[in-house]
Amino acid sequence: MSQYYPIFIDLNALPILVVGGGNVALRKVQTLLHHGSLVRVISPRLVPELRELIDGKSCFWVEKEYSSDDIQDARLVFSCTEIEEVNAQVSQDAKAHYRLVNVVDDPEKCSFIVPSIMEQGDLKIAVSTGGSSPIVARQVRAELEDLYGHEMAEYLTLLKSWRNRAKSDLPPEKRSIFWNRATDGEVRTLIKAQRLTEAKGVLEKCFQSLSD
Ligand SMILES: C[C@@]1(CC(=O)O)c2cc3[nH]c(cc4nc(cc5[nH]c(cc(n2)[C@H]1CCC(=O)O)[C@@](C)(CC(=O)O)[C@@H]5CCC(=O)O)C(CC(=O)O)=C4CCC(=O)O)c(CCC(=O)O)c3CC(=O)O
Ligand SMILES: NC(=O)C1=CN([C@@H]2O[C@H](COP(=O)(O)OP(=O)(O)OC[C@H]3O[C@@H](n4cnc5c(N)ncnc54)[C@H](O)[C@@H]3O)[C@@H](O)[C@H]2O)C=CC1
Repeated sequence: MSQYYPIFIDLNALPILVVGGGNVALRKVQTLLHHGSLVRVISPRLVPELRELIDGKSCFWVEKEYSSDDIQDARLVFSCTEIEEVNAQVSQDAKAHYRLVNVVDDPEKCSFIVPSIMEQGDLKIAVSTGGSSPIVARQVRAELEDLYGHEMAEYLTLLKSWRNRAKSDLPPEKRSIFWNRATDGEVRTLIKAQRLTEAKGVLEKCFQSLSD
């Protein structure tokens, strides 16, 4: 059996609880805000960079120690304190309320773990080592960042701009010919060489030949 099932969740406006205000909490909050969630941070202290993220709109700070009734409406819970007993309590409370919980000091108490993420436009790759070595997850992410540069974002934007047109104007068998041509390497190579107009021309020409 493979332990962790990867999914991409839409966190837009989803209430999230983060317990703790150190550097590890900071890293989790930065990623959560980048993905549009509503974050409530409970901690007696915050590192300065985390304090700067508190805006009273999408990120709130409750200046106190955690207690069991703090779970409230949180859909995901992150326990990021340095105190094992507190993290264990948060995990137990979250699980009692059937909420998904991440505990930064103990994978055993997690119902999910956080991957290392690389993003280039619509391409998002999440890397996990299942907790074996977070540093290796970070290194693999850096290798992927070298492999997939900015052209990937432009390439995907171009392909996306064709999705509705291909779907509505081409029958399924021609659609598959179109997408195979669009992704056979030439368009991506042209975009990488900053020849966007020619790349667009390849798609237009292919579409026209299939529409005839
Ligand atoms: C299980 C997991 C739970 C979770 O947090 O979800 C977990 C657990 C632990 N991490 C520890 C340490 C470090 N973690 C990092 C970094 C990251 N850790 C992340 C995820 C995860 N860490 C989950 C598994 C991910 C996987 O491998 O699949 C990343 C990917 C994502 C993120 O946190 O955003 C992010 C890199 C982001 C990026 O740069 O891309 C660094 C390096 C650094 O700080 O740069 C160190 C120090 C070096 C070291 O110790 O290896 C310790 C020991 C603490 C101690 O010794 O006290 C534990 C607890 C334990 O293992 O028991
Ligand atoms: N999963 C990961 O990615 C990593 C996990 N770790 C683990 O994460 C833990 C936290 O690391 P740091 O953020 O560097 O520690 P830190 O000591 O800087 O921060 C801990 C925070 O928890 C808060 N806190 C303490 N008791 C609390 C309570 N009862 N209620 C609410 N908040 C409370 C503190 O005020 C502080 O803001 C470490 O002990 C380590 O085991 C460390 C590195 C990476």
